[in-house]
Amino acid sequence: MPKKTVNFVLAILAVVTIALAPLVVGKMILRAYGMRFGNEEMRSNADRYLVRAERILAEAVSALRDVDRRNGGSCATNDLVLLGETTARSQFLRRLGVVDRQGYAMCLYPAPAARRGAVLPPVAEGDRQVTLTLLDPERVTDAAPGTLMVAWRSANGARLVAEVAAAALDLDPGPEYLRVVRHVVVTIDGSKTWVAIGQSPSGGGDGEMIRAVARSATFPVEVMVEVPAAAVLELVTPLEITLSVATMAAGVVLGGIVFWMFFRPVAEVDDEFLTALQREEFKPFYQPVMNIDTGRIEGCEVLVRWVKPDGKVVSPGAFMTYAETSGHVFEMTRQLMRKTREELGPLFGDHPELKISINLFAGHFDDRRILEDIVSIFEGGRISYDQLVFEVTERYPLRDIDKARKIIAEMHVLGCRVALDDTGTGHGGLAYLQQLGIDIVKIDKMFIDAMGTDLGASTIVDVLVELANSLGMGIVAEGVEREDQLQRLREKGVTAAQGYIFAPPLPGKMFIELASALLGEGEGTPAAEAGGPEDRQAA
Ligand SMILES: Nc1nc2c(ncn2[C@@H]2O[C@@H]3COP(=O)(O)O[C@H]4[C@@H](O)[C@H](n5cnc6c(=O)[nH]c(N)nc65)O[C@@H]4COP(=O)(O)O[C@H]3[C@H]2O)c(=O)[nH]1
Repeated sequence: MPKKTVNFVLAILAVVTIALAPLVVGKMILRAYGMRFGNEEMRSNADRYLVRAERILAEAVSALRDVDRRNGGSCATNDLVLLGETTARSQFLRRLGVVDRQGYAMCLYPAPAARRGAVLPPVAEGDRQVTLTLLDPERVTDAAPGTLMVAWRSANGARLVAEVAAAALDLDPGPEYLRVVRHVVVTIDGSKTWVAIGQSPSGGGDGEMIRAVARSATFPVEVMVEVPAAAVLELVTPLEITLSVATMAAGVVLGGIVFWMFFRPVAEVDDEFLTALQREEFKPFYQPVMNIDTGRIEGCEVLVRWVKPDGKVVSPGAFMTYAETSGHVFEMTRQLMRKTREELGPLFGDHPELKISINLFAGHFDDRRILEDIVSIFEGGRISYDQLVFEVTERYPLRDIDKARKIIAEMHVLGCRVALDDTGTGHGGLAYLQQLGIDIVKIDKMFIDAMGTDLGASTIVDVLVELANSLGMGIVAEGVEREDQLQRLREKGVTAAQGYIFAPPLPGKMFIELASALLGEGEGTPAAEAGGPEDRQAA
């Protein structure tokens, strides 16, 4: 499978993972939130039932204590009136009465339709003052199921009793979703069910339950409320749907970006660029650098051209940024240096006074690899180190000035020199000149163009020339196109220049012919006819 396809599949897998991660994490968070919400809701429900149960029991005990104080457990007619009045005043008590030690009712008021047998167990040793007993409906015919007998032991051994109906605990269940599914059980003495509301959901299935239990500190009463977790989690379903839709949308957008990254034209450029590097389609063109006083050739600047298989020549402006950002520039520069050594070696070997300027980019001054490349290519060859000039552009900042200074120092140790290209146009300015150990200043075409018309540009050229002279640096003017520019440069004391006035960047063979002619070694070639199609047009 092609590497690009493998990378694309990997990237899509990464997108799926990136898109799924928030979905999975989001669902976990929503579930945790739902469960926490459900737990809190159940706890508050259980508390509400317990508070109600305690209130009922407290009211019953208080009523019984009051009756006891006033009649001491008698069933006399007057006392029955007292029982009736107390019952009528209470919101929860259905009936009051007196029960003997054996558990048989001596009187109950209001009187039930019928009663059979004991309503309470016999008094036992160690019984507490207050006992709770579930009334057997068989014993008191009109007692509803779940009727609770609250008994108060009187001083005379009889027990005053209060009947409390289970309906007193029929509370509003709270949120809508709890109405059907909740299950509430109120137990007394730890095991006897007083009230059971709703079906036990656990009986109907084995799904997860949210359960809360509340115990009374005053009475032997316990409340358990439970609900299926699924019922609570339904509350977060709309949020889950929103999350899923958002995640899908994010996944589609991310997938689109990945697709675009892999299949946008630049990917083709990358393949094309690599193929071009493999086929060595990046060729050095050479632009002569002339001594404008003597007319002698001083050397050349190497300028890359992409010569495509169909003969089309592409200028560096179209691909240098990509070459630099992709890192292909390192291999490209190696190829250019090798080709330069091959093409110019014989001529430059015979003329050691000629110099070759080679463009490097900011990244080259961040990495000692460039020094290894220079040595491996030029060591022992016909072009000596002191014929080499490496150009560092001021247009783009150097990442690590200190490192760049060290690399330049090592170039100096080899015997190479370093030129500052595009001086005055960019970031480093005079600081670069001072800190980097620059040997040659190249004045940008921008200032050469403006020299005749713009006083500022003219002044900058003056300053650069003066500075270069005082620091013992060489100076080269770039992009000279007209005779008047040459004249001005001469007046300012500039002696070296390059530009279309002499020749555009030329392919190796043409440059060698031109240079040989200028050196008096062969036929000259008119500059305007030289160069590839692009450079000829430019010239
Ligand atoms: N209009 C006009 N232009 C002139 C004249 N004389 C020279 N030029 C052009 O001016 C540019 C001078 O090169 P540069 O400032 O180093 O600027 C270079 C340099 O920064 C970069 N470059 C070129 N070759 C390489 C290379 O091999 N490596 C690196 N890292 N950068 C390179 O690309 C830039 C552009 O290169 P080119 O397109 O070859 O453009 C070259 C050259 O063809 C003239 O009289 N008139």
